Amino acid sequence: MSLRIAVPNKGSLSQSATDILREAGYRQREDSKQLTLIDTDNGVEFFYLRPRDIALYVGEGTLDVGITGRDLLRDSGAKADEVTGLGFGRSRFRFAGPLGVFSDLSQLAGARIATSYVGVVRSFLEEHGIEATVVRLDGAVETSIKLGVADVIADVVETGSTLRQAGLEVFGETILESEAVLVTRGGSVPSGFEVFKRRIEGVLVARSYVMMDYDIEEARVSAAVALTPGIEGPTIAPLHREGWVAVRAMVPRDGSQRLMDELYDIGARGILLTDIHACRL
Ligand SMILES: Nc1ncnc2c1ncn2[C@@H]1O[C@H](COP(=O)(O)OP(=O)(O)OP(=O)(O)O)[C@@H](O)[C@H]1O
Ligand SMILES: O=P(O)(O)OC[C@H]1O[C@H](OP(=O)(O)OP(=O)(O)O)[C@H](O)[C@@H]1O
Ligand SMILES: [Mg+2]
Repeated sequence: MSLRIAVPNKGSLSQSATDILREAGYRQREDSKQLTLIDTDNGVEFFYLRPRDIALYVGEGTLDVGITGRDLLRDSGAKADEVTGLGFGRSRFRFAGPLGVFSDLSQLAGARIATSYVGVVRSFLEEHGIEATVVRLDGAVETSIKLGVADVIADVVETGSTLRQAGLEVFGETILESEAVLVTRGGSVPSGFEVFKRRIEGVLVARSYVMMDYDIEEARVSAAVALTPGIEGPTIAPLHREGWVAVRAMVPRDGSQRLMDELYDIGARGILLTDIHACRL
């Protein structure tokens, strides 16, 4: 039987989710109205669903794996577990109010809080012993204060530009740091999942590492290798030029330019960076 995977059909996570699946070698829909897709070659079936509903399908065991937001997973209360963060759809879930009015969580007592994430907000209030009224809205919650249905909002913040436009500012601690996550049903590992997970993790590593090549005098190799230790250890091959070697190692993408400067300073030449398309470590 094929592995059944839930993928966001719309919204902020949808495009990045299908991108990561494509990069991992899976077929993806070409038409945004398509509801399901069977990838026979890879033994998987994709179901394009509302991201908010995905944790429920996986928690019930109807589907084996899902891609959703950590905030949506928490909010659902479904019996699905986060397996790994996927590094996209990053946001913070925050309280916000009119400029200069709120500065402290204690001011939430007795307030009306508008949100689309009632589950997340209620459990936060409970944990902090705060009594407040939660107003459930479907979206555009930033406007609810001006329209008089709430005093405060709790919502997803990415760049903060929606808040700024509404004349609001965040206050209090961050309720939740979110990103897209891979979820499965608590306690069970569906057959075929290990291969799927390895492929996705391969894409994540390929995105966060680059391949570095350079030439260096043999006498300086140990200093250079200390800077680029690689995963198992760098490949070192003789160069046709007497006393020189070629070094190849995976290095983290972040800081790779600085690393090139440092290598140059200790005598490395012909330093090249190349993208990695996929990998299995
Ligand atoms: N501006 C944003 N930046 C990053 N992630 C976001 C942003 N807005 C929503 N998300 C994330 O997307 C998920 C919500 O999915 P949803 O389909 O509601 O996305 P949406 O972009 O809000 O869609 P909709 O257009 O239906 O409101 C959550 O995990 C949330 O953290
Ligand atoms: O901090 P920013 O970069 O401005 O992004 C945050 C906004 O993005 C989402 O809204 P969305 O576009 O999904 O509309 P919605 O409120 O109707 O869900 C979210 O609900 C915030 O309103
Ligand atoms: Mg939204």
